[in-house]
Amino acid sequence: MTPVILLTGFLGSGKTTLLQRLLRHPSMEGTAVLVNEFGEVGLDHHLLDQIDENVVLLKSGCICCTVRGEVADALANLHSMRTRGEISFERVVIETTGLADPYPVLQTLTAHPVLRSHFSNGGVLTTVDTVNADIQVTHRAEAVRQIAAADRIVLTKTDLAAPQEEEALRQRLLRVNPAANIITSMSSVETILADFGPLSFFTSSKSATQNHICGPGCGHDAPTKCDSLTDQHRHHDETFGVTSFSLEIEGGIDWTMFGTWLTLLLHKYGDRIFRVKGILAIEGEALPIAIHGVQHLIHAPTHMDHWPKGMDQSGSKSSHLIFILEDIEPEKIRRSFHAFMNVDTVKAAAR
Ligand SMILES: Nc1nc2c(ncn2[C@@H]2O[C@H](COP(=O)(O)OP(=O)(O)OP(=O)(O)O)[C@@H](O)[C@H]2O)c(=O)[nH]1
Repeated sequence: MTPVILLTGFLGSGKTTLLQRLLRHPSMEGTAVLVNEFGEVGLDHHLLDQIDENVVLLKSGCICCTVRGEVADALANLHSMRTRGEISFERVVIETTGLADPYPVLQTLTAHPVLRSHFSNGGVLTTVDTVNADIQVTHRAEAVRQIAAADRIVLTKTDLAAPQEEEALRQRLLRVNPAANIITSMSSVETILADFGPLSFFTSSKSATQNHICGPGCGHDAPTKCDSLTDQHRHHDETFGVTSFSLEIEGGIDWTMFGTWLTLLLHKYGDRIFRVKGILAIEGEALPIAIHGVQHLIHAPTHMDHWPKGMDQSGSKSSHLIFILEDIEPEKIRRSFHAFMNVDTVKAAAR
């Protein structure tokens, strides 16, 4: 499977600037990039060979393609060219337009009858303009969806913002998407790409606990400790009804029951579940299973070969689930989980 990294972010937030840096890095050799226009990326001086009207080979060993129409068609075209031996690549980066909703592209990767067998979600990288994001997030649903979809957020233009502005923005972004790992564009390319993928929240060196946002400016109380479902914590950003919350369940859970519950949940509420990610301790299994889904779709679960740091302390295993929801009361999901999975009573977490 060829991983596809989605590079998204609001208009002028620095996607192209970041893409140019990424493409210059040796570790990105062998990347095929999908953009709207060659010109936008300013690649002229990198151009090596025009393969066809929409595809050029770059000096860096990368391929650049323009998307005329559907992203799915552009990906299918790349795949066919590779099958015919005309080009080779080992990963794809798609730079969306600044007003794009990233979810349809993610769905294409999992739902398209042909593409789903050849391409996988390699993670969503979202650029956020530190100077302008507050107003964009307040007024533009696309900006919120781009942040909600992110596995990693790259704050740009931090050089133009005061440290307290940056900190306030970080808190706001984490209220929309507590699973996102936030770094600045000052970071090295190695840092930007380190452990990057749909589960980077769980697997990056920054553990879930470190990334947790309770603290000054959070505006929430500490999560309530419960008997079995130990930690249910939610964050709500007033904008566009986007809420995120997490569940931590002590001990192993029944995989079949969980699969049925999640299928039913997504069937009913998939349109409004932007993201679900989790690392699950399964009854009878020594190692965890990672799941991640986008709206109605659940990607194939992955058997992990180790427990992420800090999640298997002193042998007491627990499952972690994170949801990013639009206009759904988290309590509904918590109650349904509780009833279906037959776990002990849970107190609602204080907000
Ligand atoms: N000072 C500063 N300027 C930046 C930074 N990142 C990007 N810029 C500038 O912001 C402007 C927009 O950057 P682009 O990379 O074109 O942004 P984009 O998201 O690709 O823009 P669209 O494709 O129009 O949505 C350019 O003038 C960049 O030089 C940054 O970290 N600091």
